[in-house]
Formats: sequence, C-alpha cells, structure tokens
Amino acid sequence: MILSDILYKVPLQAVSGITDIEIENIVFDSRQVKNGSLFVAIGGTQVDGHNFIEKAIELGAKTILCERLPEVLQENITYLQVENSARTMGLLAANFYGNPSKKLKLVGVTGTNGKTSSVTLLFRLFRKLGYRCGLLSTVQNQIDDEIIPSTHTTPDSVKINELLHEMVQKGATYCFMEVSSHSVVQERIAGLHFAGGIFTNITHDHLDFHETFDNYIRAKKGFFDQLPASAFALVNTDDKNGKIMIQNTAARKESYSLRNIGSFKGKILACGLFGLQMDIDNREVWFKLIGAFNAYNLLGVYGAAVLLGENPDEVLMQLSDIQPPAGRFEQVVSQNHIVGIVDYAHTPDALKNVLETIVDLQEGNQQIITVVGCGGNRDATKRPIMAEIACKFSNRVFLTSDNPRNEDPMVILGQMEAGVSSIYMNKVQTIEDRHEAIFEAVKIARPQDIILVAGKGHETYQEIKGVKHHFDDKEVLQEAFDEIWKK
Ligand SMILES: CC(=O)N[C@H]1[C@@H](OP(=O)(O)OP(=O)(O)OC[C@H]2O[C@@H](n3ccc(=O)[nH]c3=O)[C@H](O)[C@@H]2O)O[C@H](CO)[C@@H](O)[C@@H]1O[C@H](C)C(=O)N[C@@H](C)C(=O)N[C@H](CCC(=O)O)C(=O)O
Ligand SMILES: Nc1ncnc2c1ncn2[C@@H]1O[C@H](COP(=O)(O)OP(=O)(O)OP(=O)(O)O)[C@@H](O)[C@H]1O
Ligand SMILES: N[C@H](CCC[C@H](N)C(=O)O)C(=O)O
Ligand SMILES: [Mg+2]
Repeated sequence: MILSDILYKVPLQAVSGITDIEIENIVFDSRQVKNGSLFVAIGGTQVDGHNFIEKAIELGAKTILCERLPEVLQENITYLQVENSARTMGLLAANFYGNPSKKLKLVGVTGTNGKTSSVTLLFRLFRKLGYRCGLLSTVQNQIDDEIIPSTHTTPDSVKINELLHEMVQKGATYCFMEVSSHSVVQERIAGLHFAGGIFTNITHDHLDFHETFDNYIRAKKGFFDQLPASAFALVNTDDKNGKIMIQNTAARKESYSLRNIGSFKGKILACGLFGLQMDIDNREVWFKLIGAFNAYNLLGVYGAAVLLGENPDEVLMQLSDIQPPAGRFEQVVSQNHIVGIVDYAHTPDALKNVLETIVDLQEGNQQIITVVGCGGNRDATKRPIMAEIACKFSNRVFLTSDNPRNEDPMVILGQMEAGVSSIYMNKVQTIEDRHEAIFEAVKIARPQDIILVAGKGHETYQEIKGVKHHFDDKEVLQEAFDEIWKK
C-alpha cells in the first residue's frame, strides 16, 4: 500500500521525505523489519524503540514513524514525526487494513475480571443467533470455527487490524474483544471503531503497571472516553466505579445491575453446582454457569445483545444453553467423588468470589482445599492479600508457584506467606513445585471434599525464566486422582 494512502486523516507534526512509496508492512519491533517496512519507534517499559531506528533502516525499513527525529536523517528514508507514535500506529494500521472495525460491529469488554467470560459468551451467543463472528480473547482468538492462538488479552494495534480484516474477509459481521487496561494506556485500541463497550468491574490488579488505583480507573475509563456517539456504553452500576466510567463518554449510556436500578435488571433466584437460576427483565431463566459473579457476566451479555438489536426472549433461550470458557470453574471429579475445580482466579476479588461460591456449595463436613500461587513480574501487592483470602475461606491451603517468570519463586511465596494471619498458620503449607502441591492436595482430600486449583485456568504452561514448560492444572489433577485414588 502507498504511504500517502496510509496517512489519510492522520495528524503529523513533521514529514521529511517522499510519501508516494510502497509500504510492505507496519512493525514496531526492529527484529521484525523487512525490506519496505514502516518502522514505528515506541517508548516501552524496558527500552525505547527510538534506539532501534538505525537498526531498522539497516534491515530495510524505508519509513520511520517516531516522536523524536534522529540527529542525522538518512537519504531516501521518509521520517514522520508525531506526538504519540503508538496512537498514530493504530490509525495507520486501521488505514493499512481498510478500516475493518467499520465493516463489522466491534464490541469491547473491559474490567478487572469477567472479560474473557463475557466476550466468549457473546461470541457463542451470536454464533447461535446465526451470525459469523470473531473473537479476541486471553484464551484464544477465533473466526467462526477457526482457532488462532492468542499471546495477549488485547493484541497490538497492527495484529488487531490484521485479524479484524481477516474476519471481514471471512464474512464476520460481529467481533467481540477484550480491552485490557494495558491496551488502553499503550494505545493498542487507537483508531478502532467500536459499536459498543461493556464495563464489568474494577478491583485490585496490575498496580505494578498503573502504580495507583486511580490511574487504573483512568485507564479503563479511557476506553469509554474514546467511544463514538453511535456506540453504547454499558456499565455494571453495582460496581462503585461503574458510573465514573461513563462520565465523559459520547456513547449512549446504559447500565445493568442486580442491586440497583438500571437499563437491565436481574436477580439471582438460585445458585448451585447445576448453575444459576435468574430473573432477568421479568423472565425466569436457568444458566449453566456457576457462581454469583457469573450472574453479572450473563446480565451484561444479555444487555449488550439487546442493545445490538436482538430479541430478548431469543437471547435468553440461547444463552441458557451456553457453556463457560475453558478454565473458568471447570470441574474434574475423581472416582471416589473428590471435586476438583480449576479456575483462572488470579486477583484478590476473583479468588474471593470463587471461594465464596464454593463455601455456599459446601455441605456437611466437606473440606475446602485450595492450591494457589501468584504470577512473577506482576503486581506484588496482591500476593499477601490473595494468600489471606485463600486461608480465610479454606480448610487447608497450599501456596505454590504460578508463572514465576523472572522472579525467584520462593521470594514470591515469602510475600504470600507474609499476608497469612497467625490464626491460619496451621492450615497453610508452602510447596514451590505446583505439580507436587496439587498431588499433596489430592492426597489429603477425602471423598466429597472440594479442591480449588486457582490462578492458571486454561493456561497450558508454567513460565519460568522466559521458558514456557507444559503445565495444565486439569491434567495434573486428573493424573493425581488416577494415581492416588484409582482402586
Ligand atoms: C508491560 C507490557 O505491557 N509490555 C508490552 C509492551 O512491551 P514493552 O513496553 O515492555 O516493550 P519494550 O521491550 O520496552 O520495547 C519498547 C519498544 O522497542 C521495541 N524494540 C525492542 C527491542 C529491540 O531489539 N527492537 C525494538 O524495536 C519493542 O518492539 C517496543 O516497541 O509492548 C509489547 C508490544 O506490544 C508487548 O508485547 C508487551 O507485553 C508483554 C509481553 C506483557 O507481558 N504484557 C502483559 C502485562 C499485558 O499486556 N497484559 C495485558 C492483560 C492484562 C490483564 O488485563 O490481565 C494484555 O492485554 O495482554
Ligand atoms: N464478573 C466477574 N466478577 C468477579 N470475578 C469474576 C467475574 N467473572 C469471572 N470472575 C473470576 O475471574 C476469573 C477470570 O475471569 P475472566 O477470565 O473472565 O476474566 P478476565 O477479565 O478476562 O481476566 P484477564 O484480565 O486475565 O484477561 C474467573 O476464573 C473467575 O474466578
Ligand atoms: N492477564 C493476567 C493473567 C495472569 C495469570 C496468572 N496465571 C499469572 O501468570 O499471573 C496477567 O498477565 O497479569
Ligand atoms: Mg481475559
């Protein structure tokens, strides 16, 4: 594509060089540059992409998009100077791929917890309603039946536009995507045209990146601030920051609630291992998802579908038949009836919600045994809190590793242990190796006991020092059940 076409309606501070040149691709990593690339220099959390401009030119980049021009400009290279290169990259990527977000209805979901659950429900619902659909999520990206592996909750702006373009080519009329707070701050969603946005909730997470909770709120609000007037902004008003999200949005303000008034009202009638029984807009419905927190996800999804023009009765009928995504309250039951639950709870609020749900299901002298860890190179302040929550709601707790990444697992575990009150000391044990921790949990379990293995959900790896080793909580639980309890 010709550079001047990619620059259509893109604000630039300065241009040096010709713009009628062919651009092969847009890249923001010098290691991906090929002949004819447009290289975007972005300031990062580790290094500054501006340091790699020379390298990119050596490798064949003909155009450089940057915030600061190099001291010496090279001949035959076009330099574009802008205020914010990440944001501008979003605009260029959209133009490069023919603005695919305008050719389908794109709905984004943001919130600390419930994004994957909500977008997956929406994707499955709209497919059942007869539409071709796309999905961008933590678990996987998808175009109808085709599964495309996912590396981030929200990919970079070039990848998003490339995938949306492919969705449009394949006839998709809807795409449901997760909008992480990182993606808003890093402008990964710049230049996208949303038909709607949903806010699930905001609780403690990612303070390593945002530094303060106020900054975290501001990041999520940034998504709603950029929605167009034609979109809807649907927020959970039972979350105390729900209304803040839509203070400055141009979009149509809508709300959902189990406790307050709202555009979409719901009530939990019953909640058990069978799923949820709810009253939604005066209709009684049964769902297959477990846990009160899923009542919020279901209500938000219902509201969004109605706002997108679907018939409420049809929506509820189809939604009642949908399964949750992988690794969200997934059960593995042993032959002697020990109930294993694998759940992606990796924040204090998610862990509390899942454990409260399990406590509600607890009968007689059933024990709750929790296996949990906290990720390395991520918010360290949530570690002591999560350990204390695990102890508060469980009879026995095994603290263990969850993607230590580049940190020492024993340091992470020490920070978790520091949060455990002295009254709980006798029920908690630290076992660094996750495989061993799950096996120990299974060894001490009796029939009917519930073992929660939290934090990794659908993940099929344990990331240690940059290497992803195969690890699947469900597989390990099954293996432990088979080895220890199969007669
Ligand atoms: C903290 C964070 O968000 N990091 C993301 C960020 O990287 P960064 O800012 O650290 O990049 P950097 O290494 O400092 O490099 C700066 C720039 O120099 C470039 N560079 C670097 C080296 C080189 O040789 N040449 C070169 O051109 C890089 O490509 C980059 O453009 O930009 C990269 C490119 O888009 C992302 O891959 C990377 O995600 C890392 C892998 C990551 O783990 N991110 C997580 C925290 C994340 O984004 N999570 C959210 C979900 C959170 C949630 O809601 O749970 C997500 O959306 O996935
Ligand atoms: N609406 C909700 N409110 C609170 N907790 C929830 C909600 N929905 C799901 N959870 C809990 O959070 C966990 C993660 O859910 P989900 O994967 O849907 O969140 P996410 O926002 O996509 O997370 P991530 O930020 O990692 O992408 C679930 O396994 C469950 O324990
Ligand atoms: N999207 C979250 C996932 C956390 C999952 C948990 N298993 C971990 O590795 O911390 C993050 O990147 O913080
Ligand atoms: Mg997710």
